[in-house]
Amino acid sequence: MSGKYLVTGGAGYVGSVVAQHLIEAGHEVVVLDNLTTGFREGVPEGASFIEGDIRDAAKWVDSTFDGVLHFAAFSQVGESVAKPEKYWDNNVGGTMALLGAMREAGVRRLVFSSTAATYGEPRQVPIPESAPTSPTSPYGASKLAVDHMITGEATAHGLGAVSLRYFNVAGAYGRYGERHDPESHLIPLVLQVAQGRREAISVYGDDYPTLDGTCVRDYIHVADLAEAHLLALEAAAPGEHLICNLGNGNGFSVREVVETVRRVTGHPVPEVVAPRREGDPAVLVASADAAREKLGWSPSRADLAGIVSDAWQFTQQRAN
Ligand SMILES: NC(=O)c1ccc[n+]([C@@H]2O[C@H](COP(=O)([O-])OP(=O)(O)OC[C@H]3O[C@@H](n4cnc5c(N)ncnc54)[C@H](O)[C@@H]3O)[C@@H](O)[C@H]2O)c1
Ligand SMILES: O=c1ccn([C@@H]2O[C@H](COP(=O)(O)OP(=O)(O)O[C@H]3O[C@H](CO)[C@H](O)[C@H](O)[C@H]3O)[C@@H](O)[C@H]2O)c(=O)[nH]1
Repeated sequence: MSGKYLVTGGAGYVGSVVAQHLIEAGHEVVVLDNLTTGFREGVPEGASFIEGDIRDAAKWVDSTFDGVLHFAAFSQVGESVAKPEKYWDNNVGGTMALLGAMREAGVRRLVFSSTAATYGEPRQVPIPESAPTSPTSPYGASKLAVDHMITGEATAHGLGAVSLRYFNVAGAYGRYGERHDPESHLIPLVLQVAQGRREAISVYGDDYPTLDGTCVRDYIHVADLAEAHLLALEAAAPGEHLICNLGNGNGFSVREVVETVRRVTGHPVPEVVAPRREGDPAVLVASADAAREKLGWSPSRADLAGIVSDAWQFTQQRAN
């Protein structure tokens, strides 16, 4: 059934891809974004746009909405260590304002962008949702605090909510792709080297206890991730808060990513070994059994070369 949804952060990378999927599924979409890290061109044609802040959500959230998909946040792990207050204010304060506005207006359905960073250094891999949560950064802590707030809102006030804990989001969907400034994520950075816009990729540490010594991550295609959001909207049941990891369950090392970029683009990618980045766990791989069982989700774009190829096409479009 088609509905009307508010997408906070819909001018950003993941929010724009999900907004586009909602539109393609026949839903009405209103994007609320203050454009701090997003771009006006990221808002899909077909969506209404409000340039505003989630901390003022009460101005725009009304009973005509069937639900909210909440992406708006700051998400740089390193910055969060240097400026934790910025993360508590936006991620936690902003979500508190949003939840209050939803409660007032009687909007009862929420899908929230949580993160693998809520777990911290894993004791078990693949990581299930039942794993201990011990975030190693204020970013992860702010997202975990929001997950707890949402559980309370579901229990006390009947909100139906799903938190999706993304692992490493990558790839692109047509004209919607990753565009952070400054960019800190591995795949877009390696693609910039392949384009000749950067001299070399710095490999952060080659002495981890992994097969080739570099960190292993679970890369998930942004379009597979978007499909999970639409399923999560259907699964959200009043008074319940579901938490599901989203990943493919396969790990790739930094060196494997670099090698895949060389193969897909046909360009040389010089690499230099740099010191470890603080707070990086050696291996992060998801158990996504809950998303399969509770949402009926299954990723169909798990191949790393395909993910890199879609990201490369997006990067090339922007360069031309
Ligand atoms: N990209 C990833 O690999 C990844 C992994 C795990 C979780 N997440 C989460 O997914 C969400 C989206 O990430 P992304 O990579 O698309 O980030 P992004 O920076 O591209 O998008 C975030 C959007 O939110 C907007 N925004 C920020 N604060 C706002 C506010 N107070 N009011 C209104 N708009 C605001 C920004 O302008 C931006 O358009 C974030 O919540 C992030 O924490 C992302
Ligand atoms: O120039 C670079 C950039 C990254 N890396 C390495 O590549 C891997 C992936 O790094 P990203 O920065 O692309 O992604 P993260 O794994 O750090 O971060 C992701 O997972 C986090 C959870 O730990 C958060 O959810 C975050 O939002 C999400 O992007 C890491 O081992 C990192 O050390 C490099 O070697 N060189």
